[in-house]
Formats: sequence, C-alpha cells, structure tokens
Amino acid sequence: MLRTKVLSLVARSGPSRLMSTATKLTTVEVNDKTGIATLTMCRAPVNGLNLELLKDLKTSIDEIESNKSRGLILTSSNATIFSAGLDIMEMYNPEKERIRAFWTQLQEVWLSLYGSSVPTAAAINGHSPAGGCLLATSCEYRVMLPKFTIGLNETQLGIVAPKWFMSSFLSVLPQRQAERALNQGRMFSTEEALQIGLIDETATSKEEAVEKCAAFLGTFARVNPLARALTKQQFRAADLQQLENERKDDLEKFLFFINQPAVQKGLGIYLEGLKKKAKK
Ligand SMILES: CCCCCCCCCC/C=C\CC(=O)SCCNC(=O)CCNC(=O)[C@H](O)C(C)(C)COP(=O)(O)OP(=O)(O)OC[C@H]1O[C@@H](n2cnc3c(N)ncnc32)[C@H](O)[C@@H]1OP(=O)(O)O
Repeated sequence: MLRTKVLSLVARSGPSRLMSTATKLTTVEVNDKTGIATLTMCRAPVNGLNLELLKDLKTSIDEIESNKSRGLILTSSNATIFSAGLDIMEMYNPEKERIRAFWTQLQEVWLSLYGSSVPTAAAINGHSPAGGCLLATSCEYRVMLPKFTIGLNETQLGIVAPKWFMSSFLSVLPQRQAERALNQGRMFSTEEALQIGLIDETATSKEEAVEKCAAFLGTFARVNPLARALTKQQFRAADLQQLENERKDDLEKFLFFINQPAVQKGLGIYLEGLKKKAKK
C-alpha cells in the first residue's frame, strides 16, 4: 500500500485542512483556526478494529503528534457506531502471522493514544463496546450522544480484557466501579455512563460533541504545552511502562488464550449471534 509519512494537503473545506497519509480507513482534518485535529474512523460497516484500521489509526495519531496539533478529537464517520471494538474476524480461526501483527498493532495504537503528548478527546457518536471503549477511555475527555452504549463487555464474550485495557478504564473510573463493570462485562447507556463518570458530557449531535471536545481542548490554550505534556506523561507513565516492559509476554498470553478451543468456540457462537441479529 502506498503510504508516506510526509503530511500532504489533499483538500480544503472552510477553515479546515484535510490531511492524509494516503490511508483509507481514517481521515485527519485540522481546523486552521484552533489547530485541533479531528481523527475520524471510517471503516464500514461498524469500525471494527482490524489490522488495517489499526495501522491507519497509528499513522494518523503519529501524524497529529508530529504536526504539533493543539489537540486530537477522535470520532467516527458512522452515524450510530463509534467503534464495534476489535474485529472479531481477526481473532476467530486466526492466521498465525496476521494475528501477531494485529495484536502488536493494537498495542502500538494504545501506547500512542494513551501516551500522546497532544491533549485528546473522544466525540463518541455511536455505540462503543470493548475496543471502542478502550479508544475512548484512552483519551482525556469524552462527550457522547444519547441512546448509545459504552463499556468493556469482554467477559460477556468469554474473553478477558488485558491489564492495559484496565489501565485506561481505571484512569476514568474508581477501582471499585471499574472492577465490578469489567467482571460483569457491563455496557452502560449514555445516561448511566454520565452518571458513573465514564463520560464527561453528553451532546445532541456529532457537531455539538466535537464542539464540546474542542472547548475542553481549548482549556489548555493558556497552559504551557511542555508543562502540560510532562504532567500528563507522569500520570500515565507507569501504565505505559508496564506494557512496554511486558509487550512480548502480553502478545504470547493473548495468542495462548485466543487459541484455546473453548475461546474459539465462544467467539464462533458470538459471531453467529451477531450475524443472525444483523439478518433480522
Ligand atoms: C489473562 C490475560 C489474557 C489476555 C487475553 C486477551 C483476550 C482478548 C482480549 C480482546 C479484547 C477486546 C475485545 C473486543 O473488542 S471484541 C469485540 C467486542 N465487540 C462487541 O461485542 C460488539 C459487537 N457488535 C455489536 O454489538 C453491534 O454490531 C453494534 C456495534 C452495537 C452495532 O449494531 P448494528 O445493529 O448497527 O450492526 P450489526 O447488524 O450488529 O452489525 C453489522 C455487521 O457488523 C458485524 N460486526 C459487528 N460487530 C463486529 C465485531 N466486533 N467484529 C466483527 N464483526 C462485527 C456484524 O456481524 C454484522 O455483519 P454482517 O453484516 O452480518 O456480515
């Protein structure tokens, strides 16, 4: 695939520039006035995080980081789904080399988003289960539209959220609530998420959500950027370092777990249920 790390200007609309690294599954639009970059996931039908979307996410995050944007807003081009989480097809009957690359890329995305020196916010304009919730909770602020759901539902699928998923969740929720929600595999409605503190605000449209995210990011306008970035880094350093130290181990654990016949069987049943539901 043709991909260059050099930032290129491919279109202009209003005060925003659409930047691209020739990726297809994400777009990055920078508001010329505010310097805030909006990173949009656009993999049909549900923004399932497969290897390619993860690669594009990583490229876009790096691009925003190196372009010294004033902030990053993560959102989706889908009107009802922020991200359906990991693409289960990547984990079901996996191909040996591809699943290694897939998990390694997910680690990369988390390290860059959770550890980003740029302030981050998520405009959650749709459902956000599992990996979708991981992305949202890796950001510093969340604004969500009503009538959607968010949460780490892994136990409902018979899988286990790794430690670093928990780190993001725990950076938002108190331990007692995080532990209970994870054990239950609980999905929260927008209203419940607001009440528990899993999201910070609600909005009635995607535009309003993006505006509220931009307003949050604007609160850093008068703060020294280096002091802010180093402060954020100190809060997150232990979590980031833990995964850095255990990356190989984490990959091997994932591969061992996912290849268990019982886990494969469970994923197969879950997928079948999703497909049946989609046909109705
Ligand atoms: C000790 C430590 C060991 C460590 C071990 C680690 C183990 C692994 C950890 C993995 C961590 C994270 C896991 C995940 O992220 S798993 C994914 C979880 N996601 C979900 O459960 C969401 C499932 N999807 C839905 O609930 C709904 O689709 C939706 C997102 C609410 C959207 O609903 P909708 O009605 O608008 O769309 P729907 O008709 O359901 O779907 C359209 C098509 O998309 C397919 N699809 C949906 N979600 C996924 C998915 N996550 N992966 C792949 N495919 C998905 C669905 O099947 C439909 O397909 P089709 O049109 O029938 O072909």
